[in-house]
Amino acid sequence: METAVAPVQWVGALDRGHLKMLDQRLLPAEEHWHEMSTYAEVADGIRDMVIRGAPAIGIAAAYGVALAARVLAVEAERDEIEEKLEDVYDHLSKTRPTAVNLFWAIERMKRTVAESSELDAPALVARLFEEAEAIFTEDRDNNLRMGRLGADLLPEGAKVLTHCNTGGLATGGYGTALGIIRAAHAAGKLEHVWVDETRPYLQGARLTAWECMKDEIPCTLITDSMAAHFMKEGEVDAVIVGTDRVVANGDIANKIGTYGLAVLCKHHGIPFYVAAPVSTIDFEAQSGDEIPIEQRSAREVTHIKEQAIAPEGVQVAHPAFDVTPNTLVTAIITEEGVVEAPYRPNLAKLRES
Ligand SMILES: CSC[C@@H](O)[C@@H](O)C(=O)COP(=O)(O)O
Repeated sequence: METAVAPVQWVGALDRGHLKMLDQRLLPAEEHWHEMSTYAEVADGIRDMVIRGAPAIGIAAAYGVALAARVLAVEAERDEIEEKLEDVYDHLSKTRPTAVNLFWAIERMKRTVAESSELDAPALVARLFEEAEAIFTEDRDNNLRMGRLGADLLPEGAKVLTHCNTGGLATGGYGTALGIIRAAHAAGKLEHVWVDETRPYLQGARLTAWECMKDEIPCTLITDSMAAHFMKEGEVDAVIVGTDRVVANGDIANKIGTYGLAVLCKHHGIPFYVAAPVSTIDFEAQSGDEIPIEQRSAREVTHIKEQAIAPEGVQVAHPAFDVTPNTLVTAIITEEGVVEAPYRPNLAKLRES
């Protein structure tokens, strides 16, 4: 199966339409499409986790820039639009700090504006929507390519563990790590997928389990603390995760708990694969120490929905991501090929390609 739910939809004509995002805060209980017609609404949607997952955040931000230009074009001339868009880039950039796709997509939209100096205001708006659409569809194509490359690495009858949600919901519509799992399933190679991230945000439980069940991929939900047990029992052949940022030396940031899984893989001799489109590689940052780690609210740890699960007033830490050092990464699967150590020179080749 090559289709999976895509988290963003454009509805209607360019001059009157609006963007819809599947509200991931409500899944799996409710499939509600959240409508937006301004960049500020898109920024709120990213900040509040209506949409999440590194590539999906980038796609949403690109549409946010196009929506802003559409509103500005009602009154402003082209040069004025270009100037006013600076505030829009800034606003969207401040929504979430860790996923580099956000900044990559904003830069790409900025470049598109700069390279379209001959266009008048309405033509510029159309060009920006076209670019946002290209970012969206390219991401999906890249996922399909990563899926095929990643599935080739797995043994027949593979039992795979994945963390957080990296599927259609988190991307342009197929998935990074979950795309590889989808491709392995389609090729008849996958026996089973262990799904985790059950705390603090439950993306495995709420989102990955939902996607797997929709596509009839055989899966078992486990809590994060069960991973070591199933590895020891010989029930895990590979761990595949996505990432919010790969840096030049091959360190990777992903949902909190990923680092622990990589350490467990090392102990048990299990390959630890990372799936990342090239848009998730930050070639400027030299090591994982330079990755900004988002600190999220205490309430997401002390509460599940509205239910308190901890004493009121308890001190809480909530880093949303952790960094896995390159020494624990077996390979990084990109749409351009499978990259292995030494990561610095091998990743640099992708920048040149
Ligand atoms: C789809 S790429 C992988 C990541 O974006 C994913 O694993 C992840 O950590 C998402 O975090 P989130 O906080 O849900 O945006």
